[in-house]
Amino acid sequence: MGALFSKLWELFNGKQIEILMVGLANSGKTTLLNVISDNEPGDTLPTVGVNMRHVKKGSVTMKVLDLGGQERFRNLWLEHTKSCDVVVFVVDGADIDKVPDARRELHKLLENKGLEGKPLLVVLNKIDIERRFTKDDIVKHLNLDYIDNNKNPWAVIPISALHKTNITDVVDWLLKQSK
Ligand SMILES: Nc1nc2c(ncn2[C@@H]2O[C@H](COP(=O)(O)OP(=O)(O)OP(=O)(O)O)[C@@H](O)[C@H]2O)c(=O)[nH]1
Ligand SMILES: [Mg+2]
Repeated sequence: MGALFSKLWELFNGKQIEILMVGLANSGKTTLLNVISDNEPGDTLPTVGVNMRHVKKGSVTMKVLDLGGQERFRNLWLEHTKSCDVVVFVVDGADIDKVPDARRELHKLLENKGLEGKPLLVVLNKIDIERRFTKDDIVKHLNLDYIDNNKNPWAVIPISALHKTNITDVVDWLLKQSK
């Protein structure tokens, strides 16, 4: 009955995918959400708690939970692991000194049982800045090769949220996860 109901719901309303978007403060999460949603980066302030938006792309509704990255909000990240379908972890590729911190937070998050089997997208943001990590650097410095691909199939997409570079790659990846 539950399965039939959700099939009917899908038929009339399309699919919904819940996206948990986390990462250190200032990495560009809200800017990325603004671009995905409104095609404009906008002016952002540090997110306090949760910024939740529904973004419709074709027949898919993305429910995006963009969480504050400051230390005092990181407990909130864990509260949403069970209900989400995918995790987007945004990292500031130009803030090299903070990458060890990002690595620690990412792996702590992945220890959560609620995330088992869920896909992970690491968004390497701020590629418009010259002195920054490359995709290979970030795989190495975030220890991504240590993530069990069966437990969390992962991918990395380099972007600039501010300059709207490679945003369609992010959206396409997210839509693929809803199938
Ligand atoms: N150069 C550059 N700056 C960016 C980029 N994306 C975001 N920023 C800037 O980074 C700053 C922080 O962006 P936010 O989107 O507010 O960061 P956040 O991750 O939501 O931060 P919290 O809400 O505090 O966790 C802002 O000044 C943005 O304009 C980018 O691709 N390139
Ligand atoms: Mg924010």
